[in-house]
Amino acid sequence: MDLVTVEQMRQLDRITIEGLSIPAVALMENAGRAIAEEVIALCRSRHGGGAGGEDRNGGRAGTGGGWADADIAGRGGYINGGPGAENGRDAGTDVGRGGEEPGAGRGSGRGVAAIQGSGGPGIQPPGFRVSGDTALTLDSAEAEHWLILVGKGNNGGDGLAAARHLREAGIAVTLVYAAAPESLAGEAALQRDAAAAMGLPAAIYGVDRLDFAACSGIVDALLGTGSAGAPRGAYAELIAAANGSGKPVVSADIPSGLNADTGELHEPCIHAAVTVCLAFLKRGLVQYPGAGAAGHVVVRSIGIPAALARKHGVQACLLTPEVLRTRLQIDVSRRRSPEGHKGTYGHVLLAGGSLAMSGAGLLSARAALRAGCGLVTWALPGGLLPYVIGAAPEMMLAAAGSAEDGTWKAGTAAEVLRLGAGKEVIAVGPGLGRFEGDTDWLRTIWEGTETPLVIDADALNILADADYSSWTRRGPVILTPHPGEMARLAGLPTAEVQRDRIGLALDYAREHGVVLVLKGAHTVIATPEGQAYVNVTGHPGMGTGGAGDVLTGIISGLLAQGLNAAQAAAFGVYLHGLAGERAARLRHHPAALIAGDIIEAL
Ligand SMILES: NC(=O)C1=CN([C@@H]2O[C@H](COP(=O)(O)OP(=O)(O)OC[C@H]3O[C@@H](n4cnc5c(N)ncnc54)[C@H](OP(=O)(O)O)[C@@H]3O)[C@@H](O)[C@H]2O)[C@@H](O)CC1
Ligand SMILES: [K+]
Repeated sequence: MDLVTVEQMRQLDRITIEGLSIPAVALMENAGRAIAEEVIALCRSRHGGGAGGEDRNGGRAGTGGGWADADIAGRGGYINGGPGAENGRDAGTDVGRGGEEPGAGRGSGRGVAAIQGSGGPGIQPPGFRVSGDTALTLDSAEAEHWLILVGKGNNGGDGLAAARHLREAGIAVTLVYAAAPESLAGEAALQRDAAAAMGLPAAIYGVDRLDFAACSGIVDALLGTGSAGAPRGAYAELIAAANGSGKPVVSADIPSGLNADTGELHEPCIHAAVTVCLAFLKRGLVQYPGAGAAGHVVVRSIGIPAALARKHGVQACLLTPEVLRTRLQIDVSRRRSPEGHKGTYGHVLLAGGSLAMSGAGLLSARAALRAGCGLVTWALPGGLLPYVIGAAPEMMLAAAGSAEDGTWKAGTAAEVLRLGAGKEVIAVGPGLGRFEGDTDWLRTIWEGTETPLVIDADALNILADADYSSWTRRGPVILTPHPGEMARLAGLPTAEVQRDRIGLALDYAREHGVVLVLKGAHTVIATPEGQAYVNVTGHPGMGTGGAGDVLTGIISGLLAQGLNAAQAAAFGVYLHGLAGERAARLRHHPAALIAGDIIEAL
């Protein structure tokens, strides 16, 4: 699933309309229909089923209590069996629906039943089947009354098209114009006229009285990708009223008030139960806090060919099983050769661990083994060695220097290089600590080997303090910073790092020629070639000491098995999140999870 910026979305719109001659109003019609279908799906879930007795969306929207704030339809496969499933969210039911198969199969059987019921089985010609447009029907339509908040741009036009479809489904709607209806132009004006011709009731904000308390739901079609800055005037007041109403809000394209590129929330910003994202997933919908304001995000196709995105340079996508298999060309089944032996699956050298943080090294080493590499050697200060013997009998230990105090010393770099010779990966950092001469120590390793490096924890802080852009490097590097470490690396405040994680990760990876794993909610993996992947496995319970060390171990273990740096980083992050979900299920609550559980769930 591609992730676009507003600028890219505009370009793809233009190419579709001008290059393919698909009329803009046709796209808007499709958008309106998609929004209406999602409103109806939400109504069905609230009424406990509905058309055809089928409730594919049971409990998914605005039900609260889910472990993950954002839930993106179509992320696919076994990820959806995650923690949210236990809270009544749809586990796996939306797979492939977003964009690719809009409405497919929803309510199936209703039309058939109606025809058969009217004639009786004896009269029905054998084999004759007919079904209606069940996606746009609702058994309990009379119980619904939706307010459609209409802005004066094309987002408003989408809302007007949706309103017509909802009315057709028997749902009462009232249009609420944020600006004078005469101010609408182009396709949005056509939709305004069609709605008026159908006799849809309309109110103008500031002129007519509105009763948010009396409605059953709200469509937010105030501002889309054309919005700039914080919502003003009537827009701001309508957003505040919608949020304050306690009614479920279905947003058209993006929640109004969201920065669609960065995920920043302006004041005010809609808090949606469902966001019906049109054509392509906008970056701001997967980046926090925007991901939290968007609710359940459903990406719906509106007639813009999906292939246009990559053809025209879209360089970010969601990390789904399909992306892992196809774009990243990873064998996600992790098949092992029947003739394989421990030498087949690679050897990781881990340099890390110190007196106060020996556990970090241990977690990394064990995670690398569980990720499937053949061998792990853990290099650590000699004084610590007697204390960790037997902690994980599967790994080998090597003393890097003879320091009795259990801390690293600058003179051990040559020993690390010697131990790293012939290994597939050198992972540096978990539990390392800082020590005198650590800059030269890391530089010696950085420049002294072509073996892929995974750099984490204090090794990142060493990099941040050095001007490492002048260091020469002849092999792949993966950096795995959390936002604080990233801030130090980039010389920015942490808030600035979090403001646009995808944008920053892309820039940094390209500029420094590294694979960057920017950890945190929805970890971003960016490559030096300018591709970004956003991971959505995992949950907030994984914010626990040692979880990052486990990730470093998993990525290293995958690298050792022959994956390239981008593959290992992306697959490692994905598996780490998945294992975290599984571990939380086993523990019955995410808060109970500790880092070692993630290793055991791999
Ligand atoms: N193009 C296509 O083919 C398709 C587009 N589609 C849909 O169109 C959406 C993009 O539409 P868009 O470009 O018309 O912009 P949109 O977000 O509706 O708002 C712009 C209006 O809002 C106003 N305004 C701006 N900022 C403001 C603020 N802070 N506070 C208050 N007002 C503000 C601004 O007015 P101005 O300030 O310029 O007077 C302007 O009139 C997109 O998200 C998708 O839903 C789909 O139908 C598929 C086909
Ligand atoms: K909107």
